[in-house]
Amino acid sequence: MIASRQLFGAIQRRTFSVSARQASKVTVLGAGGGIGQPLSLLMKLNPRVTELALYDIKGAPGVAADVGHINTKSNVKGYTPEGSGLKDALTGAEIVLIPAGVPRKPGMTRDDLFNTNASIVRDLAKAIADAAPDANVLVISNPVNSTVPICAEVLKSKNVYNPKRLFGVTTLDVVRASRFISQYKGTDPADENIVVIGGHSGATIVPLLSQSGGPELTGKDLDDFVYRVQFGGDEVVKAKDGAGSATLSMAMAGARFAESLLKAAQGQKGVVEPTFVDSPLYKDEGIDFFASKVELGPNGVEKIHEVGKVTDHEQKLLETCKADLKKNIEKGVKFVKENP
Ligand SMILES: NC(=O)c1ccc[n+]([C@@H]2O[C@H](COP(=O)([O-])OP(=O)(O)OC[C@H]3O[C@@H](n4cnc5c(N)ncnc54)[C@H](O)[C@@H]3O)[C@@H](O)[C@H]2O)c1
Ligand SMILES: O=C(O)C[C@H](O)C(=O)O
Repeated sequence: MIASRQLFGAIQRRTFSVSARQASKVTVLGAGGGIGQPLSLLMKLNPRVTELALYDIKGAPGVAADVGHINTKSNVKGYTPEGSGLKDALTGAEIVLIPAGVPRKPGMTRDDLFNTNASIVRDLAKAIADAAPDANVLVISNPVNSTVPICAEVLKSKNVYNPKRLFGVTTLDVVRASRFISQYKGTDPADENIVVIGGHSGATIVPLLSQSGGPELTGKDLDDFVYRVQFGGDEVVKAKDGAGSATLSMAMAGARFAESLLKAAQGQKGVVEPTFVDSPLYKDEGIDFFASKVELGPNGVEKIHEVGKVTDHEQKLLETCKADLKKNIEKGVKFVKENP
């Protein structure tokens, strides 16, 4: 037992020293915001990151100066829209995280953010196409079901679209699902790995409890669990009472997804995260993007897993999801076509 722990420690140290030798620039667009600040902090704490570029239309230099005093090796720089700020922040980036845009207030749906956030994400995607066409782009800005297709359309229009490198970050749904189920079952959430598929808003969020390998919930318990995962964001919006939506849990989720990509880029095999990507799973039904388990690798998406066996109840949730998702995706595509 002790020998195997020592061996594991040695492997960890070796893995760490190998990965720490590689250069990984991470850029955060919207770094001055509620998500951007703690996300920047978490990326500064990640030893795989060698350079951290923090951009916002306001406040990024301050966040960079603050985070930059933390005694980890990465260099941190803040950028403003002045001059070539956005271009410089993006040039050479391996990962671009986008939490730029407005959050919900009570009574709003994520789709209500479309009018403001669509053009913010479109313009940032244009800058990415020009300055960092090979980067992995991680879209956090809502409505994710539409902002990811917006990014894809912009990248396509500039002939640099790589579907393997564009991700809608749905990790918070997975994080919530494992936390909520652990509260029902009295377990450690670290041991709960719930697959969540579909998209990232209300009924498009479909947790597949039947694939979690534990005892199933039924009846009202199951309905309550599914509702809580689908509308967990609303809980936070309501509790913040006009001051925004989830920021801290989202920063953790975004940092987890970025870490998974970095691990995979640095050679670790078997890194799997549910994420909203250009997916073949329901293309024949006109749904070009879908979140399912995705294996990550040095080229981004390595393998998109099938949805697998689901219960009748989950199949019904999936049908509702697909109908909403299709409309959300079409709305994003149409926006770029009409407002290039
Ligand atoms: N994917 C998810 O699971 C998830 C979870 C939580 C929040 N969100 C979304 O993330 C977004 C950000 O939320 P927040 O709470 O951090 O909001 P926030 O208002 O606190 O921060 C947004 C930041 O974006 C900046 N910004 C605006 N336009 C910009 C531009 N053109 N370029 C660069 N920066 C720009 C703002 O200056 C601000 O600092 C929202 O759309 C929210 O709905 C997504
Ligand atoms: O709920 C929101 O508007 C923010 C985010 O999408 C979330 O799930 O917390």
